[in-house]
Amino acid sequence: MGEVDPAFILEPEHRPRISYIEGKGVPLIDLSPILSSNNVSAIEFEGLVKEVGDACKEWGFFQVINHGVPLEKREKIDDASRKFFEQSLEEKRKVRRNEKEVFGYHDTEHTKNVRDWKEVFDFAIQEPTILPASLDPDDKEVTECNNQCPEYPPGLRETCQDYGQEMLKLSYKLLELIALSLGLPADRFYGFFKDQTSYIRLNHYPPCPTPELALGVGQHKDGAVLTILAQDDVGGLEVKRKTDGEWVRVKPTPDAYIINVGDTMQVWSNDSYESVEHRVTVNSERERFSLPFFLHTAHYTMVKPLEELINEQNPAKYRAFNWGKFIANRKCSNFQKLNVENLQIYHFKISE
Ligand SMILES: O=C(O)CCC(=O)C(=O)O
Ligand SMILES: [Fe+2]
Repeated sequence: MGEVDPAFILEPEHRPRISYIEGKGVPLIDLSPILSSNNVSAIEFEGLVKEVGDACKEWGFFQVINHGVPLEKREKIDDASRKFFEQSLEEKRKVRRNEKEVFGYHDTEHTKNVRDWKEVFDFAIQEPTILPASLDPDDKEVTECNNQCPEYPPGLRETCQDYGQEMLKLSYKLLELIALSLGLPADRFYGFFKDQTSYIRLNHYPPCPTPELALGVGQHKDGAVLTILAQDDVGGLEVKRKTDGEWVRVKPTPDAYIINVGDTMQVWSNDSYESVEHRVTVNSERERFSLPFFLHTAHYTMVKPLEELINEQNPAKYRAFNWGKFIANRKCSNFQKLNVENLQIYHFKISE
């Protein structure tokens, strides 16, 4: 990645500023009231539900501490990720993603048709993961996708599986809090995750000689229900603040996870909660590692506003869409430079 290929260069209006605003305001939420060993008062619990609801509404992003994920599990996957990316390109490309194998290594990802300054390794939570065979909305055929596992570092598969289980446990806790904050039963979202298409991504952002012209990940929204992200101490994640549209940096906080509302949750909540744009800046000195977990429903889920949240005064703002076809469409545009805009939830918006 030494030389700057024009495919990485952003249009001037999308280039990052070299100075940045530190994340004043991205809420930091202490989840200790729901750690199983704690006795929590009703007031404390209601306070936490409100805090989560307010963060989803006002920011679409928050950080959590005292989340119950053992630090050793995070350190273990972080270490495995560093070892994997340290290898030669030739080794890494042995587990390369392609049109058939959708999980694995990838070093030419595009966000909104500009190449990202990063390399990734994707690992599915469910094996096999069932996905649509094609983008064609009328084609009902599906394919079984498995993980590709590198020889090195040994045990990467088990490390990822183990970490994945921790991510699911934290997801369910967060989904309960979010459901309650929307006035729904705590278990309202549970039914969506049989046959889920969730995955863990290992991200590596090498130092970039021209950080003012390129991005590690261009500005985008996650399609997920939720994303749970671990970032290292380098920093670079920026969130578009809802109040004024400024790009604000999410300050690295030791052992915290960054949570963001994805497009699926935005649609389910009928726009009460919003999936917010974010991006990753790179720098010329230090490489950066991050570990997002994308919580996704089954491919056959028809994503639409929840019945309980719509009525005559507040009608559905979206038409139902098929999750599998939506994600397949996104993945396809991440693969190569296309001359069309990639699929977004507003394409399913019902005009008012
Ligand atoms: O690396 C990060 O901090 C965020 C990455 C991200 O937004 C993504 O992979 O969707
Ligand atoms: Fe993202």
